[in-house]
Amino acid sequence: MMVLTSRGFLAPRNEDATQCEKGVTISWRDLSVYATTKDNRICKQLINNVRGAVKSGTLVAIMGGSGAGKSSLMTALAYRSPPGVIVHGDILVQGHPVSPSYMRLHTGFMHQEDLFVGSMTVMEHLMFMARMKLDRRTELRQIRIRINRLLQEIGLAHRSGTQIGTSGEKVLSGGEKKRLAFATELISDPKILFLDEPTTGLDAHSAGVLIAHLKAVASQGRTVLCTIHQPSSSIFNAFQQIILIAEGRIAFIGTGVQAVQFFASEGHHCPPAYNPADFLIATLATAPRDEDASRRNAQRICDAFLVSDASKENDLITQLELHISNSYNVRKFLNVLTKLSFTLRLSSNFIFLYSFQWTGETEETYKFKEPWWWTKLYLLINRGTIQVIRDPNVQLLRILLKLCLAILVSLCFFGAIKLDQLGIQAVQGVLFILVTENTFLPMYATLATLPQEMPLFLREHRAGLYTPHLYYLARVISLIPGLIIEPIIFVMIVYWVVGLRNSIEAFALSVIVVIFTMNVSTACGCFFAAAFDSVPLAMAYLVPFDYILMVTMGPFIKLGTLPAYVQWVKYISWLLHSTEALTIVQWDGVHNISCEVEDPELPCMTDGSEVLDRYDFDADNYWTDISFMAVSYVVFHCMGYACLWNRARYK
Ligand SMILES: Nc1ncnc2c1ncn2[C@@H]1O[C@H](COP(=O)(O)OP(=O)(O)OP(=O)(O)O)[C@@H](O)[C@H]1O
Repeated sequence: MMVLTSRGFLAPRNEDATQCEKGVTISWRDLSVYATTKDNRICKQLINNVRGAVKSGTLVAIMGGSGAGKSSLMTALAYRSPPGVIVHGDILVQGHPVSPSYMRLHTGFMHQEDLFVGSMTVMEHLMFMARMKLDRRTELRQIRIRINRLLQEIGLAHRSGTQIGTSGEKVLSGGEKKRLAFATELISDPKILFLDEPTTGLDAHSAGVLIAHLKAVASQGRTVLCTIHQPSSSIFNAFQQIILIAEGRIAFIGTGVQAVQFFASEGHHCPPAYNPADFLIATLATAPRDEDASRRNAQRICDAFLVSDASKENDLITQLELHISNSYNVRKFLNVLTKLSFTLRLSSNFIFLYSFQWTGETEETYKFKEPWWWTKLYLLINRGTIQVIRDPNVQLLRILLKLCLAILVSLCFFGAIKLDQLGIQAVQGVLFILVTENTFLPMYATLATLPQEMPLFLREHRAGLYTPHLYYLARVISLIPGLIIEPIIFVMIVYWVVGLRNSIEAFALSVIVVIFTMNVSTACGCFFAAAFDSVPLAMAYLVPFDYILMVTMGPFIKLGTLPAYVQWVKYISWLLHSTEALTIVQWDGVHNISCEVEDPELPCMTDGSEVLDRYDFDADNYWTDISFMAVSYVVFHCMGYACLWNRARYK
């Protein structure tokens, strides 16, 4: 019989598949979590040598006062502790020690803040996530069926075509976004689901709806753990198990009713008609005016729990899991032995040779297969393109701005281009605008977009969805169409309205230069955006860098007269190379430039080569300039990628 496995691939029903359907028990022993300083020294113990277990099909609330260690415990169990946090101890699933990659593959983790690409629709988002997360052998038809079923289950079927919206726009409500985040984690059918404060920011009704969904998911056999802040009585009662944390220690594990009874046995009686959740948290919380006494009280409760029946019950579950795991391993080994068929073969010349042959189907046959890298790249490019096309700030406004600027520039220089001395000045003015307009605007626009996406990138990268190089490559590719269309529009208007050199070849060569200029500028923006944590910091370095590039781009100072200590700038300045290439296109081979005033005292350039000489430009350098810009483009992107990779490693 065929079943849909946890990662979407159809596999024959076998023991593992059945186990997955049933869900898994997670247990932990001697678990400690430490925060470290930048030089890797332990600075704080966040979780102090705790143990516990949660059986499959259970909805669990991790509760405690603020700073008690709820998130630290949950992220440690999920193998998703942030960098700089060290976890010691055993985390077991079905009694087996598990690896981070196992946890990444078989568990879902819903973060407290929702991060989405707001311009995508609910369906597009789930499709993206499903294709990123599911086995590559899963058919698109199966994915669609799964998404539609999921949307029905979480009550978002009628919103499937709606754009998610960014934090500023209210397209999906807060509750709907939470449910979408929940569906995103459910899409890969995880065995264990971790949720960090899923009800925060929701009204009582939406919180109730979400918890009802969690309960339904747990009832299907999944293990669901969530940290929660001050749940209402009805939400508290929905949890089948609660884990109370105080000062990094476990104060209780069991049902809500058992917790209230245990606290009563320790002399803390919950008043009638009082929300038990509030009572339990308040009993363990540190009172601001009496910190020492309340800390001692919490420690006393934690100590009492260690020797309580509830604690022993938990230890029993862990022991049982270990036992089952060991016997499972023995059974598996015996299975292997029976499936080995030893074949004796008689060699013609020699004695008996024996060989053994594997006849059974291994688990590996049905091992999860990640989507191909090119599928991931395609999905990322597609998402990037949707962002670019649908984000009016990025696309429409920029094109409109470009059109307005092009018309403005054209009006200013209209009729000024003539083959005389004033005409030379006007041409160089237009070229200056062609270069700078296609440098600074795209560069600063890029500077703002990458930091905005950084939290989403870091989260998805840490969840194992894709690597930094795929993300960076996709980002670059999805920008390219805009970076070709925009300069073409700008040059087309300015070039013909102003009346630059009247030849198709000169126009085409100018367009090539401006396209390269804009792409190098964007690459430079990507590098600065990836190198610095914030836009203001990146600007602080970029602005002086731009000034140096601009001052040394040609029109302001003759390059040969540059002081020796800034001579090197010409080797990195694409503005200079862009200006040189455009100037060559306009003046190479031009003769008979007239002098308005017949005064031998006044300088007069009658030939294009003299114009080029004036700026120290070389008529043979056009393709050198283009090559230089192409190299700059690659170098800036390589540096940008290296910075992004570095941030992905340490953040
Ligand atoms: N990386 C870290 N470095 C230093 N201290 C940390 C680090 N992470 C957490 N802490 C501290 O450890 C304690 C527990 O943090 P944790 O986030 O687990 O608490 P919490 O119970 O989830 O709190 P809250 O409900 O307020 O989010 C807090 O005092 C917190 O300041």
